[in-house]
Amino acid sequence: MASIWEKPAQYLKGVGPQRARLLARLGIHSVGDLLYHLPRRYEDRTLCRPVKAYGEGETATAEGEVVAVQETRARSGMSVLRVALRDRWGIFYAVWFNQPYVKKVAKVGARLTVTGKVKYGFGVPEIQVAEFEAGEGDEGLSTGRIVPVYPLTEKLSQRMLRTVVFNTLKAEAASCPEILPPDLLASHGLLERGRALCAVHFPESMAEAEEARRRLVFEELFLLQVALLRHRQRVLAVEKEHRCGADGPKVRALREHLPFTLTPAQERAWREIARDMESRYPMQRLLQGDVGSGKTVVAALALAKAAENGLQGALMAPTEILAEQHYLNLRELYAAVGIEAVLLTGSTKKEERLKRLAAVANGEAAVVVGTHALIQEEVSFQRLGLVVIDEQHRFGVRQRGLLQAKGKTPDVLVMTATPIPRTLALTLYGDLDLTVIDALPPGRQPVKTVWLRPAELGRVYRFVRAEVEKGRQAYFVCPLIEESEQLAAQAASKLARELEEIFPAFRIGLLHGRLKLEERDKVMAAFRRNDVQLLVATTVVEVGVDVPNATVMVILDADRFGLAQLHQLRGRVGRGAHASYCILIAERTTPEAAARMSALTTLADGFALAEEDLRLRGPGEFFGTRQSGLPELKVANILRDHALLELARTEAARYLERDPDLVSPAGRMIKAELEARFANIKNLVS
Ligand SMILES: Nc1ncnc2c1ncn2[C@@H]1O[C@H](COP(=O)(O)OP(=O)(O)OP(=O)(O)O)[C@@H](O)[C@H]1O
Repeated sequence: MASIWEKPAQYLKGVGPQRARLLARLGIHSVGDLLYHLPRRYEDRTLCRPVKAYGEGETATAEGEVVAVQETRARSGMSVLRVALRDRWGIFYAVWFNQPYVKKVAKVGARLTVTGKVKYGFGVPEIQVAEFEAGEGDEGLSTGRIVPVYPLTEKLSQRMLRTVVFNTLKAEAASCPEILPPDLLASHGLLERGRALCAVHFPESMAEAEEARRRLVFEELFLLQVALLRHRQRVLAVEKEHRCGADGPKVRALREHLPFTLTPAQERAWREIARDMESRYPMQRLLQGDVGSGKTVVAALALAKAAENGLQGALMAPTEILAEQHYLNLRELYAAVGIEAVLLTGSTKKEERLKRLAAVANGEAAVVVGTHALIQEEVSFQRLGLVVIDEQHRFGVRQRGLLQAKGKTPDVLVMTATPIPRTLALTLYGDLDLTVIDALPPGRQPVKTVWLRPAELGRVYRFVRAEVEKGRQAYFVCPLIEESEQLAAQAASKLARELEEIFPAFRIGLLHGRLKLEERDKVMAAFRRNDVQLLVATTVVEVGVDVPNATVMVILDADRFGLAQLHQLRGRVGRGAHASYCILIAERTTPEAAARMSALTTLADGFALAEEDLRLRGPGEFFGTRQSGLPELKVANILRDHALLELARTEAARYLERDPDLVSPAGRMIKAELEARFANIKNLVS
């Protein structure tokens, strides 16, 4: 029998091709999608009180017999239909505006059920009708009960959707097989699946709705954790071809060559990583640390360790600028210890690329730094032993897998500078071990953040001038123009010209994505040397750029950026011992943008900000769902359901101990459900 995820919604009773297209806009393609399209909220429309027991403005539902109908026209021309109804408590009115066709059903003697806000005219309560039902209607689905309210799309009404869901439940819910093991249901008091599906749409009580939802959330998170944990077990089941030995001369020389000693947090991270690299099984680790916490150095050590064990390492970064910066840093660090690094990005010229590809293929290049150019088919390694992925959330789980597949059983280290709340980390990276660098290098001062209006730019310029005169440097980041890097580049050039006039004595650099590689290198190098004092840039400087002498970050039209992005940009300053400043320039715009600005001015810690961002925008937006490789969760809300997520993870691990290959009858059910439901992360679930 086809599962609910395979049966198309189009052939359901009351759907058809046109409505199927509307449903598709809501992401509903199959019967399963429909049944798991949960109500956004509920309205309690049970009939148990007289209308006059409701206060002005409250929403009431009442049923009565029509005793009189009156149609009038307001001065504005609007038609007003006022219908007097009698129920067992007395008379009340129902009012419709501009819906004269209601007359056809609201005839004297007919029975109507109406829902809407209560108003008091001359002491007699009146319901301004939002929804009503006469006679047959939608079988009493929209009134007289706790009514589901769904996320909708244009041209699809609540009533329509309720009817379709109701009919589908009638036909399918009973035959919807249970997919969770019975002992799990029993030990956590979870509803059985068919019942949960019915109750989540048409609950008898709010408590029942909550119970039903809890079951479905648990189910979804449990399945996902089973997938992630199995992926992890599969990777760990195969022993590495080449494991690393204890730290040798290159790693030791590199450590001595560093201009600072590692912080205790970095030491801890490094010990965990080194231990993984020396173990028989491949490392699967997430290295998480706030901006500027010093992750890159730790990655550099790991790559050096691979190199001294005769293995190649690859470092993949999300942008060219970041890849270049990593490359330049590593080249400098490795020059002293004799490790060869090459750079591979989209803009590497053909001839040069071929040369570098050959060096990668024959093993001459010990460390390869690049963008997603690294996962192109033409790139092959001689002995890839370590994969480091920076800023993973820009890549999907799929891309991680592609790079991983270029080696036999490489160690994998994922670095993320965006602090991910633990709950989200579990969902996104449930297959990885977690290492957190939880302290900044010594001597850092929090970046002072202020929000100013464009009219106050004069003050900003005076401040920047004073800082530069003290020997410091500043960034000016141009407004975000998502659609076109060309427009962003133009805006940056224009701003650079304006600043040249305002600050004739300072040198001004310009950095954007449309500059040639050599040009960008020149500008960055000049900025690093303080030959350039003001760097005007697009968001290309968002991640990774590291110039500790820069102390001021001015972000124009800051309201256009997301919170995580603003925090990243701010992270470009405050990387040295000098006091640093982040100045957000924005008009008062939407309340939501204002909330972001205020969060940034009050919160310094990236983790707190990430939680706030998640709260303000929801997890999808936080990363941009499509880019993130985040499996789309239909039911669970990572923020609200974090306790269930932890429980689901524990139970998933416990279940897999019993049935690691999902071969028992219960396991086969789980496997089939996983494959049908999480097709977008196929490489994880199959
Ligand atoms: N232990 C340390 N003591 C002093 N300075 C350090 C230490 N570790 C790193 N740094 C310096 O701190 C700055 C930030 O380090 P790094 O670039 O490694 O951070 P990151 O975590 O990769 O940051 P981001 O995610 O913002 O790119 C660099 O200038 C680096 O040289």
